[in-house]
Amino acid sequence: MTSAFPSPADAPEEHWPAPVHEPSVPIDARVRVPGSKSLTNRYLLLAAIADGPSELTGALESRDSRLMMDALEPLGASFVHDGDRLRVLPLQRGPRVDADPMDAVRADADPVDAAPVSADPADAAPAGAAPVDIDTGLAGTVMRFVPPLVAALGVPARFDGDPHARRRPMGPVIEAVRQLGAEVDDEGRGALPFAVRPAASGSGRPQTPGGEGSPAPAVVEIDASGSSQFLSAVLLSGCLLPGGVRVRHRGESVPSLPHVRMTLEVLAEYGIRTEDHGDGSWTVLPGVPRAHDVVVEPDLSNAGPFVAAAVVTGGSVAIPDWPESTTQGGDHWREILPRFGAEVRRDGADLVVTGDPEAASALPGIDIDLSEAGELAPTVAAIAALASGPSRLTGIAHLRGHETDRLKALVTEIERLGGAARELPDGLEITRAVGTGGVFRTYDDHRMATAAAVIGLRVPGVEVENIATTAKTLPDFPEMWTRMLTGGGA
Ligand SMILES: O=C(O)C1=C[C@@H](OP(=O)(O)O)[C@@H](O)[C@H](O)C1
Ligand SMILES: C=C(OP(=O)(O)O)C(=O)O
Repeated sequence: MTSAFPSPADAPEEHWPAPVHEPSVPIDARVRVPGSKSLTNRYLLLAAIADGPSELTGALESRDSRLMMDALEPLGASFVHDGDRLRVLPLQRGPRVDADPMDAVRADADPVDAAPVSADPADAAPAGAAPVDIDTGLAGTVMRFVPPLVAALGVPARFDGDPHARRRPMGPVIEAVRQLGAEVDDEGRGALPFAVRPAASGSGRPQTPGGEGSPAPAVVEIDASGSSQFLSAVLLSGCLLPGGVRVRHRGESVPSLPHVRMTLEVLAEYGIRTEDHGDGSWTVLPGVPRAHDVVVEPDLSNAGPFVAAAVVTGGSVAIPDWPESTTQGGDHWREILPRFGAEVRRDGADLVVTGDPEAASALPGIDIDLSEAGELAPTVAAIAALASGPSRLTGIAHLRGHETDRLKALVTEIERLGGAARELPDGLEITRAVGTGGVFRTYDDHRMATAAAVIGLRVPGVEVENIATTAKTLPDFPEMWTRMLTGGGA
């Protein structure tokens, strides 16, 4: 299916001239950011295997969420947009290839058509069914979350993605799928592309001990030090296995732990019981997710460049509907930004970030461990690259496996603009601020593009390569940025 959202193949030849902030016009904006990518793609997956139809309000509409829907559709789920509401019709038993979207509308009128999915993978695709082809784009949530799902459902599938997707680490997901009983043909690469062939009896089907009592949970042991998504992937589909699953992490520490907590919390919202054993292992009990309507929180990581704009220009940016409590790593902005001298306060449901206009041209550098929220690092690096003191960002070695090698990319581009930076074993250090314009390469990484926009506010002549890459999670970024600068409201 062709997507409305650009892929690297559609990258524009022209660069985007990053708008420079005019000091006589202080930024004073209220910016409504779209739904969280991480929450949207978890909700989409669980709603697709739930026991009935449901509705997501405020779900993200971007390339990553489109890719997730495109992956779930050939498994039998369907999605119908209605304004900012998205109706999800869960998958039936077995894939519904070429499903007519109107089926969803008809099913809405007749609940009989929306039969609940079986928790027994043996009820899924018939043996010998043709594999479905799944394009993961550059979406970590799609390339990691969907392979264990097809294994649990017993649906053969082939996975591939953008050119850079083939360089993102996938070994632990492949290992997990194998431990669930499916075959994975990756020609030894430990990376995309690969094919998942569930066992003939219904892959991922754990043995029942002695044939009595409840089936034992499947046991998966993987090294998740490269990405928290490896754990979330196993946890999300684990409820479909007859005995559930117990997943154990072995290795160095797991990055982005709030995202694992997010997975457990979202599973709980769907009535799936989980247990955090507190020793790097988690259990998901078997069950069918309970369909229910949800309102998706705004994406707090994507709020980053906008609140950063307030900090580096000494302006004020309010983000509506900032959750009171959340598992999103982006909530860390509330602690990070004051360290750059900004004031962060709540005003009703808004989070308001105000920079100090006197101090904006002499921001302090910071030393920060970003292991809990690595996806904020490019934006933090952009602020740090405008600061007058040195900064160290640590706990983020795994960023080398993100959309691009972000540590290398940030160092290269900061230096291209006249700054001084170097890679550390687990992060980066910025020792001299950027000062000259030029082309900022983005390597098909949405967060490199938005980081460049932040730098461009203060450095004239920054030309951002492939701004369209922001469509991964924030398709309207250039328009939103201009609106923020021209005083446009939410
Ligand atoms: O589960 C998720 O939705 C995510 C987990 C994190 O991945 P890593 O653990 O690889 O950092 C995060 O950086 C990514 O943007 C989204
Ligand atoms: C790391 C990121 O994405 P992904 O979900 O593709 O891993 C990100 O958005 O910063």
